[in-house]
Amino acid sequence: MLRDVKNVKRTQVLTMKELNVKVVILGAQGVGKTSLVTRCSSHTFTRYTNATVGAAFSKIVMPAHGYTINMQVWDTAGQEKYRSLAPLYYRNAVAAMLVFDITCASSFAEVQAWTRDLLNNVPSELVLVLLGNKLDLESQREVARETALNFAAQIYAVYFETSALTSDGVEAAFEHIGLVMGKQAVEHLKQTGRPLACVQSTINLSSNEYQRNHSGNNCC
Ligand SMILES: Nc1nc2c(ncn2[C@@H]2O[C@H](COP(=O)(O)OP(=O)(O)OP(=O)(O)O)[C@@H](O)[C@H]2O)c(=O)[nH]1
Repeated sequence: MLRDVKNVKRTQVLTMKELNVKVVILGAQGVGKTSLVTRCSSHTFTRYTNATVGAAFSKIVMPAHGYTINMQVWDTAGQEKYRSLAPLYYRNAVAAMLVFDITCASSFAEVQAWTRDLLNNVPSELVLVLLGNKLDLESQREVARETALNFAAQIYAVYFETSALTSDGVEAAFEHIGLVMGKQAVEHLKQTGRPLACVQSTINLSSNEYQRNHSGNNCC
């Protein structure tokens, strides 16, 4: 009996497949990019945040389609003065989260500009997710859901409305990326007989690193 248990454990270790994926988060200042990552990784929300300087790195781990997806998340600064740095962070990214604030029309215009820059600099197979954040402030909405859905359709993105405050939609958005990547890995293995190469990015280990173990629910 004991031997059987040991064998099962060994099999699980041997069949554990890992996929490192680089995810970049872009959008105007104050739309809630950092808050979304913090909500997903540590289930907390802070009203008073500091503006991101350059970019911040976090790690989010989740299971998907038999893989352990290690998301290397680069949360970029929204301030205009850091905009020229963004290409440094989206190089080699396999997915991008494009964030605007549903209560701020100018942030929607800005996310479209960020998207144009991104798409001019990265391969077209990038997984795109458009996030309309601050859904808890529905009464102050300036960007109609339809308008956002139309833009998402134009760029082949999936649209989520989220609230980092209440956590609505946040896990689903990160989970979507994990599921797409896991599915791609499964299909690649089926078609080629070879595992999908991990997408590695340079990780600054001195920066914040959050990791959730996957004994909890399926996401983040
Ligand atoms: N009501 C509400 N406030 C939010 C939400 N998400 C973020 N905020 C607030 O919006 C402000 C800015 O949030 P950040 O997460 O720092 O925004 P950011 O996009 O990372 O900003 P930069 O680092 O300057 O690019 C903070 O006061 C947050 O508490 C949300 O979903 N609802």
